[in-house]
Amino acid sequence: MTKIDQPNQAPAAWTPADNKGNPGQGKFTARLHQSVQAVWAGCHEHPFLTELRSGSLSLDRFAFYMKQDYVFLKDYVKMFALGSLKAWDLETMGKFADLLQQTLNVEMELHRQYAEKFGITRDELESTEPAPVTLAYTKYMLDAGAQGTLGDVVASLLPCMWSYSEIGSEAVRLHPECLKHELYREWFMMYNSDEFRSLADWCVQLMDQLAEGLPERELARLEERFVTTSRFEYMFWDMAYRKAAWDI
Ligand SMILES: Cc1ncc(C[n+]2csc(CCO)c2C)c(N)n1
Repeated sequence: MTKIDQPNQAPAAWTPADNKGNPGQGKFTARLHQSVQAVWAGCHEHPFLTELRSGSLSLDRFAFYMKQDYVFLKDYVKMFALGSLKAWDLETMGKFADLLQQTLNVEMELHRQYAEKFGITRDELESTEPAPVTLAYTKYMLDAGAQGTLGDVVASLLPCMWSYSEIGSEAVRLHPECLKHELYREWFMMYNSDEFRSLADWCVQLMDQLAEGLPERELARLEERFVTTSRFEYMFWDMAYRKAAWDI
């Protein structure tokens, strides 16, 4: 069938994002979700996460993850500062400022307390050197944000929020045994919380608002940001499983 013979396709009917982290159909975030389907499926099925869910993940692998995640968070919160800097309206500026304060002063303290349960001291966390994947991920993201618009900031930080929300809620829904491990259950509870889900939903909706009316060239750039940080999310799991530090 030639192109001209094809019936006009009605645009997908718009449906709002639900509160389970699913984008509305016909929205830019539906396109984004589609473009990383294989990458996110790879994350869900990576041995780091399958073993974390079953409780068989070794503590040294999880400790490596916790230490790298702390280094990651130190740079990730700067994306919220960039969000506040690049936003044009007070509401969005305020929301990013709140996120920065909450993550930096509350969540990172929770991270330090949680790490102590694995025998990781505060000094050890503070002196952790970023491994190659952590460094590449955070520096890519900060560069994309610094060079770009608020759309670039949000597209780059979104996989972190959205994929973790999906990982947390799917784990508890499909593998409730993940809540049995005395130490790992806290991790699943955190990422399956309503609070975390609504944060991810807010980011998804902001991405859709920012994408509205943009030319395809810009949408393609935002999609590339989103796909790249999604690939880094996969690599982060893989790095932690292999405990991949510098070789030399
Ligand atoms: C590699 C990596 N990617 C995503 C997250 C999840 N995460 C980190 S900060 C933040 C927002 C504020 O809570 C979220 C969702 C993580 N911890 N580590």
